[in-house]
Amino acid sequence: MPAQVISGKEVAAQIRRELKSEVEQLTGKGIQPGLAVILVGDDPASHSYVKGKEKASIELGFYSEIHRLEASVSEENVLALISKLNGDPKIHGILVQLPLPGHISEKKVIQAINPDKDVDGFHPENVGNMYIGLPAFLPCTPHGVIQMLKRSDVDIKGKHAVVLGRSNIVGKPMAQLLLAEDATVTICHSRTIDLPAITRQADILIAAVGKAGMVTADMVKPGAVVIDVGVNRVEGKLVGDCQFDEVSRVASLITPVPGGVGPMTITMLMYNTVESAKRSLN
Ligand SMILES: Nc1nc(=O)c2c([nH]1)NC[C@@H]1CN(c3ccc(C(=O)N[C@@H](CCC(=O)O)C(=O)O)cc3)C=[N+]21
Repeated sequence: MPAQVISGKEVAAQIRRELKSEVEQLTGKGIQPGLAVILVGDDPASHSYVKGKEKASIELGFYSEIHRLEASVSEENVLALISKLNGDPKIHGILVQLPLPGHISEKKVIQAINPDKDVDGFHPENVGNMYIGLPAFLPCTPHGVIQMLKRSDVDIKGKHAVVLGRSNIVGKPMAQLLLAEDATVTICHSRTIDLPAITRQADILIAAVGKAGMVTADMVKPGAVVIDVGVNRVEGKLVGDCQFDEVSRVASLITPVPGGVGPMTITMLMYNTVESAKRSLN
């Protein structure tokens, strides 16, 4: 039997409905969640993601600001803008779209964001709090994956989850959030010896390497749940890290690309911004 496809679009729409009613309540109390996005340069993919974020903000009734800066902007000016947004009471969330041009330090920029407005969950304070299980803004992509699993009734507890990829924004926090759900977690990556032998042990396989179609059917245990986090552009088309057709003949559940994890990422950004606005009530 071919795998059932988990629609990220549908799960995202469900969460957005929940958020919308929270936004209405907050706005009624005089707090409209506000999100500021900073976009540096003219990378077409980044512009397209930022458009998606703007669309979702408007749909949910947020106050939204997009700051489009030229690729040649100085680091000092970006830091000054962040400092201004840190002090702006209309703004509950600040997101600096990555990657940044080479002359601007991502580390400095991320650390300049007030951790209470760091809705990406990239600031070391949020990363550290997430790691030890204290309240924190959770990074949007791995948090979105957890939400997809839970809302599709996937039992995580005690299962062997294998995370393929070890980036700071997906692989590492993904492993930590799965561990917090009582999974048994293995992280593997491009240097792992005999990768298929490891990925075949996965009850839940998270593909987050950023290599188009590298996960093939022989790497997947029959009946596994496969979450494809890949966003690769091949000849202008968006494709995931999995060979969808062959893997879906082996897996029990699978996420598509597009229409899988991507819409969840944006939704969890909205979720964090609402959380931040709620905190400002107290
Ligand atoms: N500070 C920062 N935070 C991010 O969260 C961040 C970032 N920088 N830089 C780039 C990556 C990538 N990312 C995506 C978000 C949504 C889709 C998405 O919605 N994709 C749609 C398709 C969109 C399309 O076709 O272009 C889908 O998969 O269905 C994809 C990718 C967020 N990122």
